[in-house]
Amino acid sequence: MAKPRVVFVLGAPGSGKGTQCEKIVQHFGYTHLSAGDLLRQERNDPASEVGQLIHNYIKEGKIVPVEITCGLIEKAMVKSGKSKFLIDGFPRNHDNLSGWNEQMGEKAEVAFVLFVECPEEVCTERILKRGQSSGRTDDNIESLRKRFNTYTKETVPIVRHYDQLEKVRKINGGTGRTPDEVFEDVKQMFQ
Ligand SMILES: Nc1ncnc2c1ncn2[C@@H]1O[C@H](COP(=O)(O)OP(=O)(O)OP(=O)(O)O)[C@@H](O)[C@H]1O
Ligand SMILES: Nc1ccn([C@@H]2O[C@H](COP(=O)(O)O)[C@@H](O)[C@H]2O)c(=O)n1
Ligand SMILES: [Mg+2]
Repeated sequence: MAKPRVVFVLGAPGSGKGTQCEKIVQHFGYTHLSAGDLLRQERNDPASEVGQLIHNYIKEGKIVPVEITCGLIEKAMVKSGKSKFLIDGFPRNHDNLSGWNEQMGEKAEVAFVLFVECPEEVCTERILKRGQSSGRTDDNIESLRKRFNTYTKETVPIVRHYDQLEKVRKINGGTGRTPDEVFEDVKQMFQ
């Protein structure tokens, strides 16, 4: 049987990864797995042994050890029974990347990385607006600064790594562009 096909979706906090993933699911039949959502789900499980650890990492905008995140991703992939995945917000640092390669390198095919570009000030405005109703513990200015710092120091080098492998497909998700306008560009990447 063919290996599952994976598209990683990366971009700054609030760049619109989740928004575009929803549209890709509707148009192209992918299964959307957000690493952040999987971690929040695990954190909210009272029986979880790593719930408190995840809570602390998320609040500090730090990247949870890959053994936890990749374990949750693989479990969700298997449980879905599907074969085309958008993995949103992963790999976010070198630990994520090497952990994925070790655990999933032989089991899945990474087709490309969809990179959503968006200026920090636009992302900040969006996240603070979302924070009024999201209930996310990290949608506040203090956590957000830490998330951006992590993004710049740890995630941007991962995008560069995939760029060197010519696996990055970049879209402009920024200023004055509606989600539908952004999606018009995203579509080209999937057709
Ligand atoms: N092109 C856009 N124009 C205006 N608002 C947008 C656009 N794309 C997404 N948004 C809004 O910005 C907020 C953040 O979007 P989204 O949740 O998709 O980002 P994300 O990259 O998944 O963020 P995070 O990394 O924090 O999970 C949401 O409230 C969403 O509705
Ligand atoms: N690979 C990942 C992805 C996410 N996290 C943690 O979750 C937070 C929220 O992620 P979103 O993609 O939903 O914004 C993020 O700031 C990290 O704390 C992670 O550790 N590893
Ligand atoms: Mg998201």
